[in-house]
Amino acid sequence: MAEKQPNGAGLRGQVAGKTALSTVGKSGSGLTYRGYDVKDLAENCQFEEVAHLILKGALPTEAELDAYKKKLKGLRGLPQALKEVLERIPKDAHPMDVMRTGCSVLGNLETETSFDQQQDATDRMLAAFPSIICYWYRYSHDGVRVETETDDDSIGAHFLHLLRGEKPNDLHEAVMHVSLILYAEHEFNASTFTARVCASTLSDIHSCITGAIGSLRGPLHGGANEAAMEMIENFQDPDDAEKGMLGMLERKEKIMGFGHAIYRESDPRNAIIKHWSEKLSRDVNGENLYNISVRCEEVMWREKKLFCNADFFHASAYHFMGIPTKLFTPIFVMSRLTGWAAHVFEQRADNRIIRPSAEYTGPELRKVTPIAERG
Ligand SMILES: CC(=O)SCCNC(=O)CCNC(=O)[C@H](O)C(C)(C)COP(=O)(O)OP(=O)(O)OC[C@H]1O[C@@H](n2cnc3c(N)ncnc32)[C@H](O)[C@@H]1OP(=O)(O)O
Ligand SMILES: O=C([O-])CC(=O)C(=O)O
Repeated sequence: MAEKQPNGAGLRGQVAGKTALSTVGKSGSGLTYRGYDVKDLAENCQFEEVAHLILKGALPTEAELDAYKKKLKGLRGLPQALKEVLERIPKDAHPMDVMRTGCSVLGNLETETSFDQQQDATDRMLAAFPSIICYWYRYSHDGVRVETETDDDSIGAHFLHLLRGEKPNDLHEAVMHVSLILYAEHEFNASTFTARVCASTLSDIHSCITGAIGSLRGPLHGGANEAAMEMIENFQDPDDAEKGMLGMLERKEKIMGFGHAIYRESDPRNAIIKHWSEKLSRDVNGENLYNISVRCEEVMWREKKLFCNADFFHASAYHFMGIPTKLFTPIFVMSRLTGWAAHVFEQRADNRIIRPSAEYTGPELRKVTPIAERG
């Protein structure tokens, strides 16, 4: 895609603060977390190591990782009052609304009363978010009250175990690690900026995260993985996908899972999740859906020079793991929580309330007409 000239719309190109957490597109297409390339992290780390890196500043030693996982495992149970709220949310609710409510209720029951508690409050949310979404999902869809205190080694395995009622295989657990690492942090994206704005008022961390979940929900941000799935599953085969995509482009429709506000040529997360999507497709005879996705990628690049962002191949990857489409974006929440919280910590450590100015475009100063004379 040609180099764009930022014109101020969407605050594009404007520096809105400092961060030591990540760089996005710094050398054209890269992504780093605290100086580590995301590819390196995805190849060599588990998600809990990356969460430790993002939240505490360094990759853990083996002893630190064991201690961190043990702590998180011990925080998977949900308070009775939260379970009762989840049981009242209907089956057809949007799972991101469930996440938002679950986070907010947790903030009522286990309020962060001092910033000294920010790390513990975040660890609690990291451990509890998979429990929240799966407790609601299994109760509303299957009538089952799941026991959320599993002994699974990782957050990803805990999620899949609760969802399916059995422990995942090694491949699925590995893909969850990769996926959660890829989604963990991304500088001043819309949901993270939401969290930082909220933090800048010195609000509590549950309010910051609840607001961020609301921002992530939209199809222009985290919701794109679900929208991409809805599109690709309607195509019969790659040729049908090509025809469908060309029609959408002709009608000037936005195609979810493509394009990016910062990256210009590629999203470095795409090649990584695409590789795992292909691997998973072979496992479940999903080659047709994978080939459809590849054709969509080719058509968008050929026609528009638009590339797949992190969301596009996540759709097929999650689908091949049997994850219901409506739970795709909540997985993003379970991961991005690390980035959001670290940004809240950073904002709090060097705070000034975020309060930009607006260019006024309304009427000139005028007098109130008495009500009887209006109309
Ligand atoms: C994890 C994430 O959140 S990644 C983002 C997930 N979101 C999506 O996949 C939604 C689809 N993509 C989009 O809507 C956009 O590409 C965004 C929101 C990601 C970025 O928005 P912007 O920075 O405003 O896009 P950008 O300035 O690069 O757009 C350039 C042109 O390409 C078009 N374009 C960008 N993305 C797409 C797309 N996915 N489908 C069709 N056209 C597109 C724009 O409409 C614009 O056209 P115009 O110049 O005629 O107005
Ligand atoms: O940075 C953005 O604008 C969106 C994105 O890719 C992310 O949040 O992961």
